[in-house]
Amino acid sequence: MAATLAPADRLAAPSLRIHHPSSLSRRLLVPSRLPATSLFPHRRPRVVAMAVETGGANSKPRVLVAEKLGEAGLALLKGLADVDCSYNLSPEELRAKIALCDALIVRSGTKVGRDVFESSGGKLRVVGRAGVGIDNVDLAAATEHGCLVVNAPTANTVAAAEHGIALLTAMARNIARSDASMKAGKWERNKYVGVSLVGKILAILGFGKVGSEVARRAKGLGMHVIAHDPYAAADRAHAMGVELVTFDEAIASADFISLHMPLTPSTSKILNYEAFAKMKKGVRVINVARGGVIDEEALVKALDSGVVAQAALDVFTKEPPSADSKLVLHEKVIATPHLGASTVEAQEEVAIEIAEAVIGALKGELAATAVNAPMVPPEVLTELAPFVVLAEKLGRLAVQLVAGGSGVKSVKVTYASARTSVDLDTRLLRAMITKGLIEPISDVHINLVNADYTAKKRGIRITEERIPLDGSPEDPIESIQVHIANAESKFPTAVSGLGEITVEGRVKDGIPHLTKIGSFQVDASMEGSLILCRQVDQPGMIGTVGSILGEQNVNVSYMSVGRIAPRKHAVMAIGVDDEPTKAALKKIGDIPAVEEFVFLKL
Ligand SMILES: NC(=O)C1=CN([C@@H]2O[C@H](COP(=O)(O)OP(=O)(O)OC[C@H]3O[C@@H](n4cnc5c(N)ncnc54)[C@H](O)[C@@H]3O)[C@@H](O)[C@H]2O)C=CC1
Ligand SMILES: O=C(O)C(=O)COP(=O)(O)O
Repeated sequence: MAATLAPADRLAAPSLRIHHPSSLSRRLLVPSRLPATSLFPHRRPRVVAMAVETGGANSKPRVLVAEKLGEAGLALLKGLADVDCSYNLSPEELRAKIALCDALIVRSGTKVGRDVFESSGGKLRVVGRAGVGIDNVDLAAATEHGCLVVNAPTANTVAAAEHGIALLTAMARNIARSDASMKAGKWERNKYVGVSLVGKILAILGFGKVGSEVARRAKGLGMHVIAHDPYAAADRAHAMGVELVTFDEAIASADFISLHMPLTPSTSKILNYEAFAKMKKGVRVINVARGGVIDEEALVKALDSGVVAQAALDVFTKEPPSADSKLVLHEKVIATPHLGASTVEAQEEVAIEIAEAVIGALKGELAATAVNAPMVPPEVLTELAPFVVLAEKLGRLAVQLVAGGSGVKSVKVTYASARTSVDLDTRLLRAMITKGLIEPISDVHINLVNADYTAKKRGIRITEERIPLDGSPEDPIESIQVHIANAESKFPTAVSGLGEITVEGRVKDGIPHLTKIGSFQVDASMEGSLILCRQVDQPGMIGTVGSILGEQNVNVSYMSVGRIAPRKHAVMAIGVDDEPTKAALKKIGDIPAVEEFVFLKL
């Protein structure tokens, strides 16, 4: 019978292998003894691989630092990359430069929109936000382009909280205006009478890292602190002596309101006309979050009407605000130019935090501060490492078996495991199966960032289910099965009774093995390439196929035969180190007893 060959040209590219230095203990690596595949953004895989494997001068990645970054961070970056510090770039200049860069580091002053990712032509692999708020980065566009976004979520928390408290106290005691008045030669003691803080109600909107640090400090000033945050844990607030209340309760009872939530579609203009109308007359507002969480026009009106007695603002909808901004010029407003994170200490810390995250990402590691990709703890990654390799190979193998039908539209992954779904994080495995399924048939590089997005965009629905096993074996997973529904196979034996192309694999001694194909049990180590034959179960088959390969100088690494019943049909899996010629493959396919035949690259 005629041999059915996989389209060799499309399947030729092997998975990228990065040999990581084993000393990077803090990092989330696949242990180096394992055949690690690249888990992380590698739209230019060659650059990552060469940088890590050879450290060659010419292969250094290029990092564009578009806003001022602390020296310690720059020094770290320079150890790995060519660093281009170009500040105050226009959008056009940024777009022009980005096509040459593997990574971009920004603070809040650079808009990293879709246009930037599009202009990068796929080269940009990581955007580092040297700070917390990522509202200036188009995350959807980054994800679509497989570009990882990392931030520095903790290094400036205290600085932002301290700035919030500085604004609160400076506003209450008219520090800025009275200082300006003195510098103008005046002595206006009656004009700048302030208000006391002790016993006053401070409502914190957004009880996250900065919000809770502000709360802690405000309590030290004798204020009564309440907070609104729909996602905050009540017991954490309770432990700090902070009462969590509804939004309306918070704004209606507060003497001071301090904003600490991120700018998102649901927090945009959260303080608007309607909200100001519910506030206690004479309330004071502090904003070190983002300008966009306040409707600035409504705030000006509320200041004019006296509903808001004073506002202290570090952030603005448009930065810098226009020179004639009514808000900035308002006599009841004190303003600072987005200085929340700007302390010497915080900037050094932020620079180190972001440099480490960007370097790790450039080396293909999983990032602990990823914003648009799942964070997989190191211990989980270490445990799953061999299954990560298995998952990609099963996906790669399954897709090569597809011949037609509705193509790859509906994929089910089944994990046989004694773990409960809570204890088995399969996101990484799903991403690797997706990588295996899609990369051989397209020019898209899949990573943990864009796996789900790319599958969805290509109309592939991937569902997961678990076969619960008894006991608590050492391995987190006994087997993984990949089923492709409604697809015809070029190796019909791979289609199970349910009409799905089915392959199953297990990890044995750290090596991925193919253990089932359709309904046939096999045992084939998943390395190199694989020839699958279905033949009449008769003596001499192994020898016949073996000698054809031997004639061609193709080294056979293993052979495994599974059969339904003696003298009926058998499936033979032959592992080969080298790719047989087309003539050799045809010879195997032409053996009269061979009923089905396929050559697969793993
Ligand atoms: N002015 C400056 O220089 C700085 C400004 N920031 C801003 O502060 C924000 C907060 O920073 P972190 O505390 O580090 O972030 P975080 O993520 O620890 O806290 C944000 C909190 O806001 C809450 N939240 C989300 N939606 C909310 C809503 N609708 N109502 C009430 N709460 C809501 C979240 O549940 C979370 O607890 C950042 O997103 C950033 O925009 C941060 C650092 C410096
Ligand atoms: O970290 C944040 O969210 C900030 O707002 C700090 O911004 P910056 O890095 O000072 O431009």
